[in-house]
Amino acid sequence: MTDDPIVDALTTVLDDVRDDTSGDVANYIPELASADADALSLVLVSPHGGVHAAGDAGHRFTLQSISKPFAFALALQTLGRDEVLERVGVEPSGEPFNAISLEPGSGKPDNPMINAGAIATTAMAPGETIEEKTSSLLTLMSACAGRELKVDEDVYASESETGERNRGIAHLLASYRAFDCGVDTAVESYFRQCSIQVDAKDVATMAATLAFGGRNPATGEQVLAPEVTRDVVAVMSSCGMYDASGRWTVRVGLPAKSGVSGGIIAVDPSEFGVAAFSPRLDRFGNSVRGVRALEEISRRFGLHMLADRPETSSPVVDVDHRDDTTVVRLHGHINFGTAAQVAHRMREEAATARLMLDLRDTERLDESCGMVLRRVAADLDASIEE
Ligand SMILES: NC(=O)CC[C@H](N)C(=O)O
Repeated sequence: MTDDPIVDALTTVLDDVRDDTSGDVANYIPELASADADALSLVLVSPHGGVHAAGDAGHRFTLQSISKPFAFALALQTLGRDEVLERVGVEPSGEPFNAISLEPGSGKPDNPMINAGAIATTAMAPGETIEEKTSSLLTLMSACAGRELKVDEDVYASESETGERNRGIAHLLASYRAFDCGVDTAVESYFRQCSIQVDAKDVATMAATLAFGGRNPATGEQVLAPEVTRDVVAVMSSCGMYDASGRWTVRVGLPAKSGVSGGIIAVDPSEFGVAAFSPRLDRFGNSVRGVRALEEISRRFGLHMLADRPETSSPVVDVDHRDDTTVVRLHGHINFGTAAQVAHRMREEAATARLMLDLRDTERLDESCGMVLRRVAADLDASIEE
């Protein structure tokens, strides 16, 4: 037991999956084969940047495909959505991460979360040379992690030496004029981006930056625009786990991204970012114990993004019956669901008294929800204090 109940909950999950030694460490990149197969960690970063770490959270590994959403984000932030989506799709491929997944005719990669699409988005990073592109990718990812990240040169050398398949994909992309830079610049920058060294705390903070609209909750820096972040998380939700993305959505239901070194990040928008690390992989290239741990967290805490989330707190903070007037005071964020609740309550109260709706304590009132409430108030002849 620690003095942090979240860490205790994460530790219990790790204890439950620890004995599962199924799967194999990736070895097609020779340097990855030397990973400590038993390393295991789970880290959650909460809204105020609190880091809740369980297991070997300081153990270093390389980003591998976890870098892909961030390279996509940089491309979107640099060129804008229209230009990026002209060159790379956002459709699940249903194929392995290293598939030669290019749309017939256009040569457009299916999505930026598999190698073909990622090489194309990496090529869009600002800069002309491998060094410049790597540096702009490192700057962005460091800002998301909240510390200065570096390339693991041994992993990079190993990837580059054995990267003929990715080079092949890059040549095919070039034949469709998918990027403005040379093949070498695109593919070597991609290898360097995959070889950025991190630990589970770094990637959990990167996930949290995506969870909080592009704002790193630990440093407070707005690293990515909210609309860029939303596009990235949207694509993660359908394509982040390669050809296991469908089953992941059914079983875990959080936008996520995995990498062959054994890391997985998952995002619960506005709630937290979480990362699991364990190097043994299943046949899809996803961490066996990482998938299990995140599945457990989602199940135990009821986090599936598509699950019915019963109303936890009412927006009605107070109903004051004064003489002939009833004042309904609201607080917090009024969204579609809560506006519907309020409208119902207003109709009930209006049956017995003149009604006044006090909105002065609401933190956020979505425009269309404000319109709904004003319409209901007009129908009931109620007054509004805003
Ligand atoms: N799925 C992955 O993590 C793949 C990344 C790896 N660098 C590759 O391109 O093969």
